[in-house]
Amino acid sequence: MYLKSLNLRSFRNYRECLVDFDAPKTILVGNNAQGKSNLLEAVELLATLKSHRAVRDRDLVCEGTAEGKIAATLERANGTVDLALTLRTQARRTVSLNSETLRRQLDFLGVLNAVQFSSLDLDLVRGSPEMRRNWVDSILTQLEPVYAHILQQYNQVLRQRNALLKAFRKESDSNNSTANTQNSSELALWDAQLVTTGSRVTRRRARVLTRLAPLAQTWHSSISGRSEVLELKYAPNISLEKDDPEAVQQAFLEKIQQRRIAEQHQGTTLVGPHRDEIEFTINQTPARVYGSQGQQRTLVLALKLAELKLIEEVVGEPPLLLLDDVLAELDLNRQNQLLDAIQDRFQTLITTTHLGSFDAQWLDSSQILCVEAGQIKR
Ligand SMILES: Nc1ncnc2c1ncn2[C@@H]1O[C@H](COP(=O)(O)OP(=O)(O)OP(=O)(O)O)[C@@H](O)[C@H]1O
Repeated sequence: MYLKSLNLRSFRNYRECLVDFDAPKTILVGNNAQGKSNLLEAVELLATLKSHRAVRDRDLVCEGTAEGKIAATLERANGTVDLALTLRTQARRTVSLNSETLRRQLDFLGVLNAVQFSSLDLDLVRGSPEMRRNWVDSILTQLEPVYAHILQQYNQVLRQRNALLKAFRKESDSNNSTANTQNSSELALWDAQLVTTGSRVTRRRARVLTRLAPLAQTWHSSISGRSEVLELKYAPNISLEKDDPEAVQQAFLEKIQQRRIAEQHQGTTLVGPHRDEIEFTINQTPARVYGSQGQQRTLVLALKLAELKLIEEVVGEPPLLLLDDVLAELDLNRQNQLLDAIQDRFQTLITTTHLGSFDAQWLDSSQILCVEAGQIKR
């Protein structure tokens, strides 16, 4: 797929800006805080309807304005699509495809696919398990947009069950036996919903990691000069012996029953995919604890390349690659591996504060745009 143009109106520090992309690689160069990452963030929003930097739409809309818009024209194998996302400070966002407003945001997902690689991703190995879960979830959302809905349902059930457990704890402290009995039967209903929605999440995460692991392993071996073996393992919070809905639900329910007293004592849900982990080991040693910075960078690079390949395999077209200030963090060998892997096949948008670290051949074949205070200059 190929992003032909991007139009930002009252988005972050852009008042009005139109960019035409005329090469497979675009380098956005500029000093700090000029709007380079904001531009990549706009593309990320079109791909996932999420930003890894902002939670609230009002932070995305240009200060002093009520509404911001990101619009793009994308060429896909089966034709050209116009995408638009309108963000509002006081109301819900809306999305449109080919100028037609969509009723369900879900239908917007999966049109533009992109892999984001920023310096924040370098924390994927050492950061919290939540980071790794978010990473897998964002891949799943692109591969199978309905996953966004599944995850949302699970999180809703989780919040409600947590509220109930909290209330349960308060009432059991006050020894109110009628309320306790009522709460128990209500809790059983939420257990069932947690199990149904949670099993969907668990099974999908397991499936995607099974496909991603060999790809990441191959890239990792190649980048490390075949000296290291990466293992990527899903460690779900509930036992998962086979990909069978009933077996997974049964295991989930059993674990809830085992942890019943602890959950009531702590007033929170202790069982479910919100407590999953994804483990990385290098030569059978946990990368998180023992990996050097260089090894961790190799690992994250391998994960990102695997992500590109998997999306390409499943979607049938190469996704975009967004490299946010990350090339400078990689040494020459890793940079070259990355550049060799993407060649001209994956349209790539790269931000940087200086062009010095780029290979001359790369510069020649790239479109270079200067970003200054929310404006783009050639
Ligand atoms: N909602 C907003 N309205 C107006 N300006 C904003 C808004 N959100 C962020 N900005 C401005 O955007 C700029 C940050 O841009 P961005 O994060 O793209 O930086 P950058 O060019 O990538 O630089 P760096 O190399 O530091 O990452 C800051 O000047 C910030 O004040």
